[in-house]
Amino acid sequence: MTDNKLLEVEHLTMRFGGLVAIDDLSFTARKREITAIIGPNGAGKTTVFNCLTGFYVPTEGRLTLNANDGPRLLERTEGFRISRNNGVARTFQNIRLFTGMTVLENLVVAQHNRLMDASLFSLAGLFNLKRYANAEKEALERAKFWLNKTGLYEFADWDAGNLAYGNQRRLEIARAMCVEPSLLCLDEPAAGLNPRESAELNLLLQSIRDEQGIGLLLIEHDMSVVMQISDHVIVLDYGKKIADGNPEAVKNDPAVIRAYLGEEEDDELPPEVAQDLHLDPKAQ
Ligand SMILES: Nc1ncnc2c1ncn2[C@@H]1O[C@H](COP(=O)(O)OP(=O)(O)OP(=O)(O)O)[C@@H](O)[C@H]1O
Repeated sequence: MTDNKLLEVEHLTMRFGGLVAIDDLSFTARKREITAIIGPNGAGKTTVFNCLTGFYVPTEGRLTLNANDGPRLLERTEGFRISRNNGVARTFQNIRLFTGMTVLENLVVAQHNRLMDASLFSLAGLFNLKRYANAEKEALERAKFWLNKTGLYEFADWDAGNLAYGNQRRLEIARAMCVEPSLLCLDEPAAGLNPRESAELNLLLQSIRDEQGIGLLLIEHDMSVVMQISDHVIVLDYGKKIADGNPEAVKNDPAVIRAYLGEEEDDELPPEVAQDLHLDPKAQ
């Protein structure tokens, strides 16, 4: 394991009134690694993402992103600045695209901040053709790169809302990558995908890790995705971390098996979870 720590979460706690959604959570995510956060429904996975990306201000704790130009404390950054200034991008559990815009437009709009910087936030800047035109050209090149990478080039002029579901999922990833993040947070990217699409997603995420050199943080219920592509798995249950390690160690951890099984002795693991955890469902 390398020491290239990208994200350090220390003692993160998030309370909603009397409900403790995240309870004193600490973990590290590294560059060039895929870190998965798994756990039963309501374990607090999305709340972690919401704290990292500025949707929620944590009740307690420190979230340090070691950006190229030094450490940034995310919990002290205004929500809307987190993606713009700190290089954290995310996708959503329920796809959120600009459905009335074309696929290409979705990717260019994602680069709005960079284009506005090039315009110097003024009409004069906008018409200072060279600077703005160069930025626009780069934005289009970047969009084309990610269209190719995600297999969406032939759909560039389609309205995003008309894409098949699996392609919409890939467009969300392409859009997030167009902001050139250092940390990409993916909330259930395999949800609703068929096995072929899921296998393609695995290859895409691995190539982003290997070729772009960024860190990926993944929430996923599909254990075949988690176990095949994660370098590091964190397991939450009722807001607490119950396991943290490589996929092999985590899937054999009795606390993890118990969390998925529940307390009732008669409960059975869903067959696909049992299979991925390499358990005999009949033995449960
Ligand atoms: N804005 C909120 N207000 C009140 N409670 C909330 C809020 N957001 C989340 N919670 C609660 O916090 C707990 C954790 O929710 P969260 O959505 O983070 O879980 P999750 O692990 O992502 O679940 P799932 O796998 O079902 O998406 C749940 O009990 C949820 O009801």
